[in-house]
Amino acid sequence: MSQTKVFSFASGDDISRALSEFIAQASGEAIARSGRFTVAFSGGSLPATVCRFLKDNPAVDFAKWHVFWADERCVPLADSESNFGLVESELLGPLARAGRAIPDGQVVRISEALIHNSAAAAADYQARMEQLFGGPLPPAFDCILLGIGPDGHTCSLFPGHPLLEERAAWVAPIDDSPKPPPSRITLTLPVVNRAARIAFVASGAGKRDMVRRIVEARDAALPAAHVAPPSGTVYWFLDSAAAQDLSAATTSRFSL
Ligand SMILES: O=C1O[C@H](COP(=O)(O)O)[C@@H](O)[C@H](O)[C@H]1O
Repeated sequence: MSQTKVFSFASGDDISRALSEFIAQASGEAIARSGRFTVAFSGGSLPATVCRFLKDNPAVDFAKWHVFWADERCVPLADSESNFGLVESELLGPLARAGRAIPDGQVVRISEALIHNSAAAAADYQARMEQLFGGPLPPAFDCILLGIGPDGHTCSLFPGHPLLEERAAWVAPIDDSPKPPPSRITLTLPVVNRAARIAFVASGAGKRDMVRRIVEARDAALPAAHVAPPSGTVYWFLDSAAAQDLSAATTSRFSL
């Protein structure tokens, strides 16, 4: 049975500080248990919020990290639409400049050679995931960091899209994303729902109705409401504007 914990913070800096502590703890526990930390990042507004303090957190052993993307746009890595590019500028670059780089072989980007063929890019991404995690079961990430769109999408899983029913592939192509760019690859629900920890990060009044419909109403029309790992925990890191429509009983004081 999946557990949910919802935290609301007064400011963006407070969310980022809490995420830095939360990820440091998740990373420390995973490394103590298995010698590595497997994490998947979303794009959009999330990397800046997550990495603001994380990149300088001395408690994190970044050399043991294996970094994947929850979804990626089929664009060149240097394109401003690239989700890799956001994590590169908010975390990977600053870490490298500080002499704490995540080894390049442990940063699993979309293959730039395959961006014009999303099916091949997804198959290649899944094969590289399989090299690390093995099979046949879907990988169980230590932590997946998810955003939500104003339509309730998460990863590149959009409302009403057939990919919500995908149960075989770990990574799937999408060529009709309603949010540009249309061509992307995305983790599927069987992978998302095997993670030990999932952290949703959402800020701003524009997301408050969505947050209420997902967290309290569990509105099945919204892809993010399908994130419910049977043996993992879903955490919500919200600012007060995004949490505004939630009842006081839903949120709890942040603690690790
Ligand atoms: O297109 C995408 O959008 C979502 C939400 O982005 P945000 O800017 O509203 O936070 C993001 O989680 C996803 O990774 C991205 O590809």
